[in-house]
Amino acid sequence: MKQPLTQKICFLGAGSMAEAIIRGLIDTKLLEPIRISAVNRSNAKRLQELSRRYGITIPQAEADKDRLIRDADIVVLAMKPKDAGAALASLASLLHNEQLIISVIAGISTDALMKMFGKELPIVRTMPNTSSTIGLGATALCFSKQVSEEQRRWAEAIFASVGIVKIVDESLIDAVTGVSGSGPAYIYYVMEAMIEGGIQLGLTPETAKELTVQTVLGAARMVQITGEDPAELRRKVTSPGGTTQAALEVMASYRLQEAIIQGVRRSAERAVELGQQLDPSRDQ
Ligand SMILES: NC(=O)C1=CN([C@@H]2O[C@H](COP(=O)(O)OP(=O)(O)OC[C@H]3O[C@@H](n4cnc5c(N)ncnc54)[C@H](O)[C@@H]3O)[C@@H](O)[C@H]2O)C=CC1
Ligand SMILES: O=C(O)[C@@H]1CCC=N1
Repeated sequence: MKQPLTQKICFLGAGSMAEAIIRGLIDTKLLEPIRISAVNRSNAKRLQELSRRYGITIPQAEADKDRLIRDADIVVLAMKPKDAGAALASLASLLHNEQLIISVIAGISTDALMKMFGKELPIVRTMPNTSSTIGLGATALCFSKQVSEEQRRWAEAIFASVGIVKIVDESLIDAVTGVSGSGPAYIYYVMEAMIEGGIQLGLTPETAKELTVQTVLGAARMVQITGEDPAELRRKVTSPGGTTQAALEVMASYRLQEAIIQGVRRSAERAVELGQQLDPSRDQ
């Protein structure tokens, strides 16, 4: 097991991504719940739910909120891009350069974050995904030049505890968003369709779901364990003139692969748009 971290970490924004990471950190024992806190703009009920579920610290009063942020060694920005502008401006006075800032926000560059804070801080920009909840996340990281070696190790340890980590150049983070940040939703979308197809053919919803889940799990593990390309594994399923070929021909006629490629590209493009909407330098 990895050495547990002793730093204090505060999540700003207590939504699905924050919960996925919090749960992963606790389940893998990388951080004790007592070292984890979460604050939200509103919705005290949501914070209480997280506190009950994971034993993490939440503010009891408005003043606590500022203290939790100021005292944290690591501050994770986990609000929606549309809320980031207002949130980050009000945060600036609480943050100091001994803290590591980790952003999971899609589209917002480290430069834009620094402009919003009005100061240079060590920032790790990340693109995780919700599979971090069960330790199967896929996260890309990039670092601003202010991030120390030790802080890099903290960030890598946090995301390695909830899945795989890839270090990429910041120019590629939006591409990662298109592939693995939004990616789980594409797979769920395909699964929904497989289940529906099974139901239309008379399977019960439960049986269609169980068969679909095991099929997706098995297919992903086959790629991982055999090391073979998905295209090669697909060929092995596809007997000439058989059922799979017939199915794939119909899917190709609907241009399924092209639709997915264009979806990946659009997600990355949308990340850029979200960042541009918030980049303070655009007003100059
Ligand atoms: N959900 C996902 O699969 C992924 C999300 N992300 C990024 O994670 C971020 C959060 O996404 P979700 O968790 O899905 O959103 P969400 O809507 O579930 O959670 C966002 C939370 O931020 C809170 N919030 C809003 N303004 C705030 C403020 N001023 N101070 C503190 N908290 C504030 C909201 O109350 C809400 O609880 C987004 O920036 C998104 O781009 C990144 C990778 C994957
Ligand atoms: O949909 C979104 O904007 C976020 C970023 C990646 C996954 N969810």
